[in-house]
Amino acid sequence: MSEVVLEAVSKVYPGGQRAVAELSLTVPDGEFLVLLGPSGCGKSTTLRMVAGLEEVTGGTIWLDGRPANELTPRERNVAMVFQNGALYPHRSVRGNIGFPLQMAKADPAESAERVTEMARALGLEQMLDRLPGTLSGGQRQRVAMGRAIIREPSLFLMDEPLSNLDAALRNDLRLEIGGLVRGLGVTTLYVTHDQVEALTLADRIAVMNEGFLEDVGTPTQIYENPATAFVAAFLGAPPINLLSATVEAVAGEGVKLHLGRQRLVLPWTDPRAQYLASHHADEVVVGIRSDALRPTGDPHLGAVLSGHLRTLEFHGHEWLAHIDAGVTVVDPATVSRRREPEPVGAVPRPAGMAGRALSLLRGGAGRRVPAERPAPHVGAHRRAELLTRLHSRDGYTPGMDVHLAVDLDRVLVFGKDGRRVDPVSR
Ligand SMILES: Nc1ncnc2c1ncn2[C@@H]1O[C@H](COP(=O)(O)OP(=O)(O)OP(=O)(O)O)[C@@H](O)[C@H]1O
Repeated sequence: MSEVVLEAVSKVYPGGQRAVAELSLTVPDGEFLVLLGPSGCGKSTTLRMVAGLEEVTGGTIWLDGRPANELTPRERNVAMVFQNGALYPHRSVRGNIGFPLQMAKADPAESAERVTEMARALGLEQMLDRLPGTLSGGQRQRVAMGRAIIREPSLFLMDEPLSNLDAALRNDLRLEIGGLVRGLGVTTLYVTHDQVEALTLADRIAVMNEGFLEDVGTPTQIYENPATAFVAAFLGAPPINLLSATVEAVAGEGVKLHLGRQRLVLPWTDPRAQYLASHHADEVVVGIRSDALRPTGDPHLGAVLSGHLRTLEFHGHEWLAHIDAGVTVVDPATVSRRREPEPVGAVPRPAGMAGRALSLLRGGAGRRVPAERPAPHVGAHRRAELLTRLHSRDGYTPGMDVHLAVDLDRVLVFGKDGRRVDPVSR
């Protein structure tokens, strides 16, 4: 059992490459934490620093309350599983799984029993006497997992253990890993760039981008209530619709989000309206997940975005509709580029915001929203369509007008820096 604390941990490689930037994170005892992010964001470096395989160049790693920067890997009692769980080629499955027990000079009879038990749990009992060279990739990875688990370490570190397996095997093994590790209750740091793995396995997900921690929270928090546009865009398939909008706070009416010629209105009773008021006349990025859009027959009832159906894509269990709504779509890669490290969950200055909102309610903020919208500046713009899902294509033909009811409660608004306009608390 182990608690892991990363306190402003940084890594700059000898060539000057900054891989991790002031990463602060607490992983409580027994938690399954997934480090998620695109290739090169610093996940593996973070894991390797926790394992003691990579020197920490800034900050402190604490393991169970002890500063661990100077501890050797052996002193940390961690077990690590990599993409290609390297096995001893001349030892059988039994020999590989039992190797850590042999090293620890455990009682042979008891060891044999534990190896058999572990092999059974991993579906390997039929192949205990086979050599690694005769096993499939998935079987080899199971053996590597068994060898890591049997030591009963205080901490599991797993670096993309499933990435070299085919999709079906990945699904099976993912379920097994989840079950096994949870059953043992050992603190686990698991690196992946696969959002499905992260969402299904994690107690909490820490999302990294260019060495920075973007957000950390439960899978539901990260999906439904992401702290940044990057996180919103990184999770979810199809990807979230990120749209350029201009804010207009109007006394008596609420906050209007102008999206091209269309608009969504948040009433003043909406908690987000108070925060948005301080962005009056600013450009923001509105995030709407495809599942927060639902076709409706009535374009005048409630919050609705309308457009022309450009194309329908068949995805087996559903259709993906691309709808040209005359709304500018934002490329998340450009809106979310990090500038300064900032504590996750930091609340955007509430001071003065209520005052500004009130002044707007009383008669305006002194800046008017131009009637002609300026060219959008937040992020670069890529797609020209809204994406939504349909259960069936019945009744839909490309070119027709489509109206989408927007679940306003699920609309996310991000500022120029890619962070949420309204505070995200965890
Ligand atoms: N030994 C090294 N020397 C110099 N730079 C390195 C070294 N190892 C990694 N880097 C750089 O540090 C950054 C983070 O790499 P890291 O492997 O931690 O990312 P990652 O998120 O795990 O990526 P992937 O998913 O592709 O493995 C990258 O820009 C990488 O090129």
